[in-house]
Amino acid sequence: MSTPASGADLTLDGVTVGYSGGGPIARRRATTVILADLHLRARAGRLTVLLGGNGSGKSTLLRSVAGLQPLLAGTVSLGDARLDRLSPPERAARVAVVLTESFDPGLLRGADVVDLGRYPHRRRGSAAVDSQAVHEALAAVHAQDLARVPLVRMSDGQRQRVMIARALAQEPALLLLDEPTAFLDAPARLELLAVLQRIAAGRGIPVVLSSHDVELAVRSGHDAWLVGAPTSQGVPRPVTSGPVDRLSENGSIGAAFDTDAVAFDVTTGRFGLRPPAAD
Ligand SMILES: Nc1ncnc2c1ncn2[C@@H]1O[C@H](COP(=O)(O)OP(=O)(O)OP(=O)(O)O)[C@@H](O)[C@H]1O
Repeated sequence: MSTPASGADLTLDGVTVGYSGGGPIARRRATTVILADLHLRARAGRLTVLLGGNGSGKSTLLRSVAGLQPLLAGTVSLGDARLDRLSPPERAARVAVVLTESFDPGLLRGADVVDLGRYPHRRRGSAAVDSQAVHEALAAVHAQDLARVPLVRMSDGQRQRVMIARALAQEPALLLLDEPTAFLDAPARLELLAVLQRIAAGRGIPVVLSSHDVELAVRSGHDAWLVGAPTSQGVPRPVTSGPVDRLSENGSIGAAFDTDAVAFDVTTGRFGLRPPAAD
C-alpha cells in the first residue's frame, strides 16, 4: 500500500452508495440505492462543494467516502491509495471528517477537543509537536480565544469552529465536512468558506463540503458535485461535476433547484421569485 501524500486528488470510480438490507434472512430488508455509479474527482488545493436538495444523498455520500458506512460498489482513492481498503486507524491518519451530529463534551475545553484530533499521530515524545498542531489549528479558524473555554459554554458557531480545528489538527490528506455552515450567521459562513479555501490551497489537500447554502457555495467554491433533481421514481438522482462557474452558467444549478415559484439567476448567482404568470 502506498502512502497518500498531501497533494493527492480524491477520486470516486463507479461508486454506489446507500443502505444494505440487514437483519435475519427471512426478514431481510431490500438494499436502498441512494446514488449510483458515480465517477467524481475532488482536486487537491481546491474547495469542492457538494450541492443537492433535502434528502438527495449528500450526507450518505460523504459518510461513505469517509468510510463511516460501506460502499455498495466502486472504489474511493486518494492519489493511488485505495481509501476504502484502509483500516480505521490508517484512515484516521489521512481523512478528517466534520459531521453535523453533536457529541456530549462533558467538561472538555476547546483545546482538549482539538487535541483529540492528534490521536492518530500520537507518539511517545510527540507532546510538543501535538501542542503546536493544536495551536495552529485553533489559529487557522480564528479560535485561539476558545482554547480554555469549556465546549458546553460555547455557542453553536463557536463549537463548529472548534470541531473544524480538531479536524485540522489531524493534519489530514483529505478534509470532508457535512453542512459546516449550518449554525453560522451570514458573515461567519462567508468567513468559514474563505478559511476552508485557504486550508485547501495552503495544505494542498482536497476539501469537500456539503451545503444547503447554494448562493454562498457558488460564490466561494471552486468546483461542485451537484446532485440533480429526481428524474423518475425509483431511479437514483444524476450527479454532475465541474467548476462551479460552468455549472452555474450552463443551467445545471438552476435545473437542480428551481421550482415553479423560484429560479436561480445566473447573472447575480442568487435565487429570486419568478414573476407571476400573466392571466
Ligand atoms: N439509515 C438509513 N437507512 C435507510 N435510508 C436512509 C438512512 N439514512 C438516510 N436514508 C435515506 O437516504 C436518503 C438521503 O439522505 P441523506 O441524509 O444522505 O440526504 P441529504 O442530502 O444529506 O439530506 P439533507 O439535505 O436533508 O440533510 C434519504 O431518502 C433518507 O431517507
